[in-house]
Amino acid sequence: VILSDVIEEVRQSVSQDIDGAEILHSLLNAAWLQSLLKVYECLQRYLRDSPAPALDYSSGLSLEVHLPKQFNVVIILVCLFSIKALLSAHDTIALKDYEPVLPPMPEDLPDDEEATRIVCLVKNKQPLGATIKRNEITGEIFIARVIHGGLADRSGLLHAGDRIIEVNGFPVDGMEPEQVIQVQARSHGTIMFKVIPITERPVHNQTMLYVRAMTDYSPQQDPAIPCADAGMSFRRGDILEIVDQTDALWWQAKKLPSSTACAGLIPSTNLLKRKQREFWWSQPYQPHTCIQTCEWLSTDICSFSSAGFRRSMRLCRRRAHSTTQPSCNTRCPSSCYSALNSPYEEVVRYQRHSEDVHRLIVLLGPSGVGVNELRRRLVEMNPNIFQGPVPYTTRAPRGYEESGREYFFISREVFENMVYHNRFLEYGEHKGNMYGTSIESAKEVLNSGKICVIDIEPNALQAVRTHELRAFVIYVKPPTLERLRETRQDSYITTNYYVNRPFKDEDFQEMEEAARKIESNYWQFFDHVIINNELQDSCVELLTAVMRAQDEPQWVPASWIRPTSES
Ligand SMILES: Nc1ncnc2c1ncn2[C@@H]1O[C@H](COP(=O)(O)OP(=O)(O)OP(=O)(O)O)[C@@H](O)[C@H]1O
Repeated sequence: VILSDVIEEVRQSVSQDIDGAEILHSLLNAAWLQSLLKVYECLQRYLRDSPAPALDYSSGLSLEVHLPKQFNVVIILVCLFSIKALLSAHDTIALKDYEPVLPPMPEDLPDDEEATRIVCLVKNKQPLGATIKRNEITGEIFIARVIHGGLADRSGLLHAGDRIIEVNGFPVDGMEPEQVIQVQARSHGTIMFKVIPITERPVHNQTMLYVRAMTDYSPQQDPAIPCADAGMSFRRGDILEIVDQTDALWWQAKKLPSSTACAGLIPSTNLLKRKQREFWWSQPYQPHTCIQTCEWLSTDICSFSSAGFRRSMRLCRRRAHSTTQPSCNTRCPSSCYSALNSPYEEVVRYQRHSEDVHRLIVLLGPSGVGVNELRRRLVEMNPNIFQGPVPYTTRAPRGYEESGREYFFISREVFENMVYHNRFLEYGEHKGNMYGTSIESAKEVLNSGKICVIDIEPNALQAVRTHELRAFVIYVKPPTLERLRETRQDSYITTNYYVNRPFKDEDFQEMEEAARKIESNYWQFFDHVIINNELQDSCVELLTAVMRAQDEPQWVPASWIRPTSES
């Protein structure tokens, strides 16, 4: 606990996210800690040997000290005073003459009198960091929970389950919790509680847990939260540090990077799942008040995407254009549903070792935003480092095409067999021919030591977020309509009907609408967001993000590092 508190303090003082393991390592190696441990060991040795004083009154010895006359008087005096002080300290310890002397226990104390504790806290601008509840039968007031890192918690004197008898001298038995809070709020400077401490405090056998929120939550709009002010709101994609899971329904957490020492209440996984289910069955058509359910709860995202975020099929883009909506399917692992239905995804800090294969770089965004342009520029910048996977197709090769370079040309039967065995990350049909990107193609690029860069439809996200590909997902977001109009003046769009025609205002509006849909469904899966404003800036940002993904610690699903049977 002390070490994690130290890490937290350091994290706050440098106000950035830091790796706990690194800090812990340097902390344990610190010279001052080693010295402290040595002191501790010495003390332990003395405790074991339990040394006894040679004399009860050693100060008397100083009277017997006779120093030679030739000694300087000042030195003699200083020596004598120091020796006297030392001997007197020795005697105090030998006689166990410690301060303060406590008054004797009153003799007429009734046998059934419970031990009470007076707790005095100095109020500052922070809230107390504790919630109270009333026993409806006895009217007694108890501390319901102590918020991690809050004033009450840091005092170490108040605990969940303690019974409050008085606040600032006012007996509180029988009061409504709101009245107790008013009494407490009236006090200035210090606040005094008289409490009967809980006899058996639950043992907190807790491991630190980090999760990625898969949904939005707002305590102010949740009527079920015990105390809305103690609640913590979060958005999908936020990384949360769960600091207390003692309560089955309400956990305590901090949002990372954390700017406050005090945690907030959030619903536990089970409670949040229950809320989502209840809400979904009772009001399927209304926007939720406290939890913004993602649309993935209602739709089967592994299934066929009919909305089509892109007009051109990514796999056969630009070369041929269909007058029909291209279909797109993704591989659907059996773990897909369970992974998605959890409101929190456990994450760990992961840093790729230099000898490991690179992480797969995945780009996605609404049609026309510039995903393909950015990917193309990245590969062109350094083809020795970046490469796209070679797709498969059932169409016949053209004169200049070579199998394994532009495409792998295979029969429809072989293609269907690959689909059957879930070997595609993404596949689709276009003008009667099948196109697909296989997992093996991506792995082949990664195994060659290069960085594989692909662009996908959002519904293929689950297929790339796996232990073996460890995808780093970059969302390419359109800028404002105004900026789109300004920056795309000389750019061309390819639609189902036209190849390379100038952008129109409807294209920008459609792009914004598609972006809104992608964001409301998939925001929690994005590791990085690039607003594609000026192309040159976006390229630089992309390159930086890609290199950081490979070389710097990132939050990844814990199942990638500790694979479960499902992943
Ligand atoms: N930041 C930008 N500024 C100006 N033009 C851009 C920018 N980004 C992309 N473009 C241009 O916009 C057009 C569409 O880009 P691109 O083909 O990459 O879109 P896309 O996201 O791949 O969409 P689709 O999948 O529908 O083809 C291209 O002509 C591209 O050069």
